[in-house]
Amino acid sequence: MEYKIALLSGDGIGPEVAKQAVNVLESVGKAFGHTFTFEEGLVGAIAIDKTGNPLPDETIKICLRGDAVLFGAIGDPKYDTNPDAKVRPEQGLLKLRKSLGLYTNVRPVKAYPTLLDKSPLKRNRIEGADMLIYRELTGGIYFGEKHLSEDGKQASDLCSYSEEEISRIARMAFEAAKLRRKKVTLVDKANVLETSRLWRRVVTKIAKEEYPQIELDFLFVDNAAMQMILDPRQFDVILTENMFGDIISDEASVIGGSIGLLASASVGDEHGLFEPIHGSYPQAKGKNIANPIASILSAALLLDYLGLNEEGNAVREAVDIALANGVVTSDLDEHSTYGTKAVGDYISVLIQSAEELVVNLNHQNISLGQSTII
Ligand SMILES: NC(=O)c1ccc[n+]([C@@H]2O[C@H](COP(=O)([O-])OP(=O)(O)OC[C@H]3O[C@@H](n4cnc5c(N)ncnc54)[C@H](O)[C@@H]3O)[C@@H](O)[C@H]2O)c1
Ligand SMILES: CC(C)[C@H](C(=O)O)[C@@H](O)C(=O)O
Ligand SMILES: [Mg+2]
Repeated sequence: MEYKIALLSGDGIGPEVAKQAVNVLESVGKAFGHTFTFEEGLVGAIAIDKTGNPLPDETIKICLRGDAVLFGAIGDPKYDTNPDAKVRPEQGLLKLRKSLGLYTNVRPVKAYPTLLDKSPLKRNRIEGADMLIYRELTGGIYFGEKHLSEDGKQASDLCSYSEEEISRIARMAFEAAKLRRKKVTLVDKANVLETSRLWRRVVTKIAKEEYPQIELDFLFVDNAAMQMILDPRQFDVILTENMFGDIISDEASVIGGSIGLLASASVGDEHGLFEPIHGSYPQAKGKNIANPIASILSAALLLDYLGLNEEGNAVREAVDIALANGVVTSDLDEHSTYGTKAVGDYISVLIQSAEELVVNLNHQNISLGQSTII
């Protein structure tokens, strides 16, 4: 089969890590007899530099005509340090999520058996941790009305959610839990926020009426932040709103040992975008030190989204082998001599001999509406 991928590499380490994901997809193509073609689009700071717009219309068109979007990262220190900038790289990513209707962001988190001693958390607390974070992606405080008073002394960001925005991601989270350990934890701040109380009412009703076999429990986000590092094994599927999901998923990356391992799938009813959860890590730009695995595992989720589950599994299996053999960047091993490219090449070469890879069927299924992500 032939697949058209929109490639939005972005800023900082984005192009370096996305390149490794592209190489991996090309290896998958060779090993399994598919053709992946890539159409590149501008996004983020580089798009502002070249066009004045962090998400040019042409980029949206490229995404709309692709079968899926592979995204690197965006962001640049010249904007991070300037609160007065009116046009910002992040606006490009947020507008893209909204334009493509990507309301559900899935962030798989696990403790890799071969990396248990790489996490700053104690081995006996993280061993066996395996969760999916379902983060709402197109609503909440990120997208509410913003206001800055004329004298610049008062500002507000509105947090708003509708029943529909909550129920559509909630059903996806419950479907995912059905294929796993059958538990959903709703993370909110219902002791303070009206939006969180709406989340509780809507999610509780769906659980009772449609998913009686799934255990639903609740945690306030402050407690959830503590439980995440105190006892991460208690979590199966976490369901949460946009900003809480952003924060607890970076925290959760400590369990695996590095944020450079955490991939994500952003999906809606019609489109899918796949990106690492980390940012443009500007300090590492051009140094060949960034971990490419988050990007490569995002490509694996993209393969699942296209219905290529065996291919996705082959990528995950190759990543597991690289990790087990110590072929990792310096974020996971300070003495490592492997750079971004070497880790990517190692994984690509393994995939090209895919028939020798024992495809590990223990990888968990993640249900995403019509498609199944493993
Ligand atoms: N989806 C995105 O594109 C995205 C996500 C988060 C942040 N950002 C943007 O990125 C810029 C930098 O933000 P930040 O420093 O807060 O977050 P960041 O994720 O870029 O980096 C934070 C830290 O995580 C580690 N890290 C991140 N990616 C890594 C990788 N691949 N390999 C090894 N270590 C890695 C590094 O220690 C780094 O200092 C900002 O402009 C921010 O807005 C973009
Ligand atoms: C860059 C930023 C807009 C983005 C977010 O907050 O969603 C990032 O932190 C992420 O996690 O993808
Ligand atoms: Mg984030």
